[in-house]
Amino acid sequence: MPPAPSRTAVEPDEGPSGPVPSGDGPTGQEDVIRPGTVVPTSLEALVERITAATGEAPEVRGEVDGTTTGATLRAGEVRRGDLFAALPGARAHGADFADQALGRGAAAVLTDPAGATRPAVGTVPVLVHPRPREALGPASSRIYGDPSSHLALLGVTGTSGKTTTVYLLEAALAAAGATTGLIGTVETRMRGRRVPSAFTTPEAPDLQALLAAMVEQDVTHAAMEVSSHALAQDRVGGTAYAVGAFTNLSAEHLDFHPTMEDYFAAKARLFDGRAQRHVVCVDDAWGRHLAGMVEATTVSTTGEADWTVADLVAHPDGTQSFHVHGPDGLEVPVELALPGAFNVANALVALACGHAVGLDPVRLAGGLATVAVPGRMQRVDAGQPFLAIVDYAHKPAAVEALLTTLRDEVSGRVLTVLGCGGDRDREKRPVMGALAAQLSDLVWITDDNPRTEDPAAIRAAMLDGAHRAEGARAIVAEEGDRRAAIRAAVAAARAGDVVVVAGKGHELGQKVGAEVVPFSDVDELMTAIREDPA
Ligand SMILES: CC(=O)N[C@H]1[C@@H](OP(=O)(O)OP(=O)(O)OC[C@H]2O[C@@H](n3ccc(=O)[nH]c3=O)[C@H](O)[C@@H]2O)O[C@H](CO)[C@@H](O)[C@@H]1O[C@H](C)C(=O)N[C@@H](C)C(=O)N[C@H](CCC(=O)O)C(=O)O
Ligand SMILES: Nc1ncnc2c1ncn2[C@@H]1O[C@H](COP(=O)(O)OP(=O)(O)OP(=O)(O)O)[C@@H](O)[C@H]1O
Ligand SMILES: N[C@H](CCC[C@H](N)C(=O)O)C(=O)O
Ligand SMILES: [Mg+2]
Repeated sequence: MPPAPSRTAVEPDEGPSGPVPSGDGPTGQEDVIRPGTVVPTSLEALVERITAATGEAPEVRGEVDGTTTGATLRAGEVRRGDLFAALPGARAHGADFADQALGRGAAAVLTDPAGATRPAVGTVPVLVHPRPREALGPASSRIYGDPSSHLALLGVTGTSGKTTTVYLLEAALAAAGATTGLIGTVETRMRGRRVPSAFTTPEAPDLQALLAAMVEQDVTHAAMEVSSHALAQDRVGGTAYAVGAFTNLSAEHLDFHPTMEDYFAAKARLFDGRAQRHVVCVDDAWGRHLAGMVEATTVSTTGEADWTVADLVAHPDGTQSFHVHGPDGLEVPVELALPGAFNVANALVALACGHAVGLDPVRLAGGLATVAVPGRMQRVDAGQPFLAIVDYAHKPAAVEALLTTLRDEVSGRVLTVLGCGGDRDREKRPVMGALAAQLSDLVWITDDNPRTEDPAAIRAAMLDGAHRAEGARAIVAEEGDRRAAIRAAVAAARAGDVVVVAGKGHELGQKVGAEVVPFSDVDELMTAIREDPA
C-alpha cells in the first residue's frame, strides 16, 4: 500500500499564491513522516477542552453530536471528518474557503463570529470562539491524544540560536540514551527519517500530528524550536513542555511585532506556566530580565549563572574545547565542533536543558563533539587555501556574531556575500549593511529571497546602511545576482582569507515573486571554488 499523503510534509508558506516550503531539507532527500493517529473526538469533548483551555466556551451552532477525525486550517487539505479551523488572517479569512473545506468533507468548523456569518459555514456544526487560534491548539492536542504529555518536549525560543541549539540538544539527548525527535526551521526528524519544514514552528494541527507520530515511534525526548510567530499566534497552544529555554533577544521581525517589548512578550509566553522547567541564557539584558520574572536555571558564557564555561580553547580547525561548570559542583569537559562564543552559549543551553530532564551531563556532553548543523557555520571544503563558510545569519545580531567570530578565526581578510529577504522586517536592512561594511574587508551586497519586493530597493537600503556606517572599513560592491556575487568573492579570495555567504544557510531555493528558483549557497560556493580554487 502506498504511504498515506502526509499533510505535515508540505504546507503553504506564502499563503494563497501556492506552496513554497521555506525550510528545504539540507540534503534534498525527503522521507515520509505520517501524521500520528487521531483519536475520533466528539464535538462535545472539543467544546469541553476548548472551554477549559481558553476560559471561554465556544458558542455551538447546529448539532453538537458530531465527531471529528482530524483538524486543519488549510481548506485545500481538509479530509473527510476533519475539523476545519476557518481563521481570520492578514491576507484572507479562512471562512472564505469554507466551500472548499466542506466540499472535501469537513465535519465541523471552528471560527470567529465574523467567519460564522459566511453562508457556507453554517451547513455543518460550527464552534464560534472569539479567539479561534487560541482554541485550535487545545482542540488539535485533544484530537491527537495529547501527545506532548507522552514524551518529554523541550522547547527553545530566542532570536538567534534556536536551530543550532535543537540540533545540539538532539545529539546530546541521544548520547544520554534518549530516543529523539526534532522539529525546527530546517526539518522534522525522528527515528532517522526527516521531512523538510515549511515553518520553524508548525501550525497547531500539524505540530500535534508530528508529536503524535513521535509518540507512536516511541520517541522519548523531542527538541523543538518555538518561534515568536508561533507563540503570538498560539500555534503551540495545548502543548506541554518539560523544559522551555531562551537563548537571546535582538532586533528582528519588527514587521510583525510592533516593538521589542512586544517581541519579548511573545517569547516570554513560553515561560507562562506551560513548561515544567526553564533554562535561560542571561548573556543579554532580555535574558536577565526573563530570569528575573520566572524561576529558571541560568546559563552564561560571560557572567554569573548556574551553568558557566571555563578553560575555553578555540582550535584552528573551528572546533572548541571547554569545561562547563554546573549546579552542585558539576564539571563537564566539552568538545564542540562549531566555532564562536555564541555556539558555546548554544551548547550550554542544550546541556542545561538535558540536565533539566534528569539526564547525565557527561553523557549529554559526549553527544556534542560531532554535531554539524545544516547551513549554520557550514564549511565548504574543496581543498582551497581559504576558508569558505555558509551561514544562516539574516538578522543584525547574527551577522555581528558571525563576522566577529570569523575575523578572530582567520589571519587574512573577511569577504562577505550578504542580502536581505523581501516581505520581512525592513528596519534590519541598513543595519545589516552597516555591520557587513564594518566587520568585513570586501562585501558584495546581493539578493536573498526578494519575494514580492523590488530586489534593487532592498539592496539600496543595505547599501545606504553600509555607506553611512561609522568606521566602515570594507570595499562594498553591489551584485544582485547571488551566483555572480559568490563567484566574485571566490575569485577575490587569497590564501588565509574567509569567504562567507550569509543569509540563506540550508535553503534550497530563492523566492522571486511567486516562483522558487532552485538555489543552494553550499552548491554554488562549492562550484565556484572548484572552478577557481585560487
Ligand atoms: C505572519 C505569519 O506568520 N502569518 C501566517 C498566518 O497567516 P495569517 O494568519 O495572516 O493567514 P492568511 O494567510 O491571511 O490566511 C487566513 C486563513 O485562511 C486559510 N487559507 C488561506 C488561503 C487558502 O487558499 N486556503 C486557506 O484555507 C489559511 O490557512 C489561514 O488559516 O497563517 C498562515 C497559515 O498557516 C501562514 O501561511 C502565515 O505564514 C506566513 C506566510 C509566513 O511567512 N510566516 C513566517 C514569517 C513565519 O511564521 N515564521 C516563523 C518564524 C521565523 C523565524 O524563526 O525567524 C515560523 O515559525 O516559521
Ligand atoms: N546564540 C547566538 N547568538 C547570536 N547569533 C547566533 C547564535 N546562534 C547562532 N547565531 C547566528 O544566527 C544564525 C541563525 O542561527 P540559528 O539558525 O541557530 O538560529 P534560529 O534562532 O533558529 O534562527 P531562525 O529564527 O532564523 O530560524 C546562525 O547562522 C549564526 O550566524
Ligand atoms: N524564518 C525566517 C527566515 C529568513 C531567511 C532569509 N533567507 C529571508 O528570506 O529573509 C523568516 O521567515 O523571516
Ligand atoms: Mg531556526
